[in-house]
Amino acid sequence: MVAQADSEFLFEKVALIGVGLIGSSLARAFRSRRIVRQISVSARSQATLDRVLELGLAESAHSDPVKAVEGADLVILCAPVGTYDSIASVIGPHLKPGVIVTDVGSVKQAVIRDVDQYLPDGVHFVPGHPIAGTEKSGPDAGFAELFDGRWCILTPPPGADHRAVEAVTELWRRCGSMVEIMEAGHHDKVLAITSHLPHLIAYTIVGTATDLEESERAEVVKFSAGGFRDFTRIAGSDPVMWRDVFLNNREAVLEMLQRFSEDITVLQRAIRWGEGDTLENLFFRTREIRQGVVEAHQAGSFDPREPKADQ
Ligand SMILES: NC(=O)C1=CN([C@@H]2O[C@H](COP(=O)(O)OP(=O)(O)OC[C@H]3O[C@@H](n4cnc5c(N)ncnc54)[C@H](O)[C@@H]3O)[C@@H](O)[C@H]2O)C=CC1
Ligand SMILES: O=C(O)C(=O)Cc1ccc(O)cc1
Repeated sequence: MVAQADSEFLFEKVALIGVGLIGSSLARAFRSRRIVRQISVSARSQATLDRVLELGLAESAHSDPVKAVEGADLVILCAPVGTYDSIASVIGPHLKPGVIVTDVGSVKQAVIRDVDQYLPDGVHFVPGHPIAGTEKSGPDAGFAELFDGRWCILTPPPGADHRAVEAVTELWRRCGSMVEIMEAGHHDKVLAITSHLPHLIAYTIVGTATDLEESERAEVVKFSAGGFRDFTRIAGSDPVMWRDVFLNNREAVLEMLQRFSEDITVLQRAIRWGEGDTLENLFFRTREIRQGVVEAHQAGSFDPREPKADQ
């Protein structure tokens, strides 16, 4: 499992199932920081497999995930969460006792439900979620520094093997991340408001703008001010990945959406009745939140999407 003190590698062979933005960023970090000795990957398309080898991201690339996990002491699921059930059902019978299985999925309760059922006794499942990403996808989009100074949340089920949890924690630390352990249901609620709902709002507002009459739509693109541009970045995120996030964190997202609808109705009324204080009070509060977010990120690492704290 974990390498001996005299070996520099944490794992001997890691299998990445799915090698897009996150999988390829992990492969790059593993290589440049000498975290694992050997990487095998599995992807569905031949084009991705060829590209991964061309980029030098793995020693071997297979369309069959069973081949990729052969001899691996760590398996990381890096595909959209809707695929985890079928991937786990295929690789499950081929995993040897002692192997650690982890993942990077943006939701955690559904992942545990879908994966755990196929893992044989003695295989250790340590679900994970790096809170780091971009709107881009595919193996060319990844970079080794993606996880630097970012949180990675682990949601080990009760009774999880503590040495496996430690090994996955160490893996993320070596990738540059700070690690927090959290209960899966709590993770899904927190991420529903901090990540999933913001993406839903971005998809909605860009969709609404797209549905405007032809003349107005042209102006939207031409005069895109900061606000709309920022939304289009988020709304450019991978459609399949995000479809799977919403379908697999249904309850928490619907609950946050309900709260959001109530709050936006309050603002709607304030605008209608000219209640400037209501608007101003909220905007002052949110500006403080923004300042805190920028400072927290700057304490971690440089993020090209974030301006300097005093901007
Ligand atoms: N994009 C982001 O910013 C973040 C994504 N995540 C999570 O990471 C996972 C991967 O996301 P990305 O790397 O962004 O997506 P991506 O779209 O860049 O890569 C996903 C890869 O999985 C492959 N794939 C799809 N179905 C597969 C299957 N059945 N078997 C093997 N490979 C398959 C795709 O061909 C693609 O290469 C998702 O579960 C997502 O929720 C987590 C944190 C951030
Ligand atoms: O690009 C952005 O702004 C993101 O929010 C990236 C991201 C997407 C999904 C996650 O589960 C975590 C991070």
